[in-house]
Amino acid sequence: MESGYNLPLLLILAAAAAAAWYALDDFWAPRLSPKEPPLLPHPIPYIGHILGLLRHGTRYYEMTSAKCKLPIYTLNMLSGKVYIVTSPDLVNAVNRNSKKIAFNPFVAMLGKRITGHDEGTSQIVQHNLNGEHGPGYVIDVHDRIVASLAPGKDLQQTTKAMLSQLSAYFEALTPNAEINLFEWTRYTVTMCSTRALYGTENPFNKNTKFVDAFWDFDHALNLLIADVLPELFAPKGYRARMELGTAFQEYFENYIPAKSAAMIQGRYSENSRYGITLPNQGRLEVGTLIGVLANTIPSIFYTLVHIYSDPGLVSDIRDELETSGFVGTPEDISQHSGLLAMPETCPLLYSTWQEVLRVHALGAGARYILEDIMLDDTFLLRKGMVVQMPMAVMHSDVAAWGEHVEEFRPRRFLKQNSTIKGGFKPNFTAYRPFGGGASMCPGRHFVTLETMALAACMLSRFDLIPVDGQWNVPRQKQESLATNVFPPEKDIRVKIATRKGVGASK
Ligand code: HEM
Repeated sequence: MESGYNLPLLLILAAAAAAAWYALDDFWAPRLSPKEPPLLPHPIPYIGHILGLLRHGTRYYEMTSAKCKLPIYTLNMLSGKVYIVTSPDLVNAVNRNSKKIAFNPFVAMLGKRITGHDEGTSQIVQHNLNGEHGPGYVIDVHDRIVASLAPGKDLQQTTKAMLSQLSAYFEALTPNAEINLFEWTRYTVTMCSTRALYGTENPFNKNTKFVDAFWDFDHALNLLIADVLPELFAPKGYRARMELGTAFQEYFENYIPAKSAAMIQGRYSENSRYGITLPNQGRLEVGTLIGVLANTIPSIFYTLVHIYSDPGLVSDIRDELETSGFVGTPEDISQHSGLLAMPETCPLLYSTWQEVLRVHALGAGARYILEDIMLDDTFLLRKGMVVQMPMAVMHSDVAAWGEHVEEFRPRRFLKQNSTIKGGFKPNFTAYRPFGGGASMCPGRHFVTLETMALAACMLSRFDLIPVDGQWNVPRQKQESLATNVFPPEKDIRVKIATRKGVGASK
């Protein structure tokens, strides 16, 4: 029997719909003033772009942005306009205007849909959201998180706690055993990060079923954000969110601050000071876990894959780790007096990590415009509209990264590379894995250290051999609006082998 779809007809209908949408733009969206960024000048990609936007479709951004070569353009949606910024210079201008083009409204708008907290909590979150009348809940919590994860004593302690937890998982890796690398990373890092932050009384440690529950919740995020009968359209994610929220409520009912990391102590103290009830503290925590885990785990996975798939890189990074003393068990590495300086003392591993994020961080930073503003004295952006800054476009900009932009080049970020003849200086304005400006990811130092240290432990002791016989870097599958580093489409099965040579006995 023939397939039920008539592909050519579907394509014609889609093209007609795109053209009609484009033609009717002025009809249902507010007219553009001559000073506003131009409309995306391609009717056909328009539908794809909108679908892409809804699905965080980075490929659509890349395709259309490369084609129209506009530094900024307007997309008319039924609900208003979205200004897509693709030029690094204009992104800087957005960052400079963080009071008028703000991140916090998204915390408020999406936060309630993501965590399902109640109306009372929502009012606390909304109050003084942008610092109009002094500090407010979101600003105070943000400041506490930033302070607790900035390079210093608290960050060192949290990283050490994470590494101590890793030891048992490394001990369990026996020679010749086979593991699914992404599954292993997901489970290990979820367990170790949550123990490091929340202590051993946390829900994941009490019942490992919550590991799957968290990822069920994460997979359902787009439907939860859409908020149309989520219990019907995303039952698994909805149930997982509820169970996790209740489990974290119980955690906070018996909370002993000294057993948790500074970040959680800060959050709990601000939540309590602002009168957020324990059931709602439990729900908010489920949202915090997205920050802690969702981008971290795919990033660590891709770091291991890129390193182990390049024998020359494995050897050079091992030399670097030997020289700087970052070898041995997770416990050994956690005791290294220069732990916080690892990015400086292990420049090749750090450069590899930066390149992993350049290639694999494909999300789009979003901002809300609080009042009309002339961006860079050139483009009028209207109050109430949204700005999006797609990482995928900036991270693949030839002008910023050079002609080999499509290649994974682990040495791209090494300082000496930009000083040698023919070297290309990385353009950090076009580097956005952690966002930028006032809302730049406060977890960036922690995730950098945990990734580098985990990779160092693995390289110290083990070779990873793909069971298929060769390494293939898997494509990423698009995830939720809240994720920037999407997980792999498929896992890689690897065999664990004890490393030959220096450090193998550790
Ligand atoms: C590779 C891993 C990570 C990536 C790629 C990442 C990326 C981001 C991005 C793009 C933002 C939005 C910033 C903006 O638009 O300006 C953000 C915000 C945030 N991230 Fe991360 N992040 C990662 C890991 C972490 C970790 C490990 C934590 C916590 C331990 C964390 C905590 C947060 C928090 C709390 C915010 C909200 C900041 C605010 O309220 O202003 N992130 N992250």
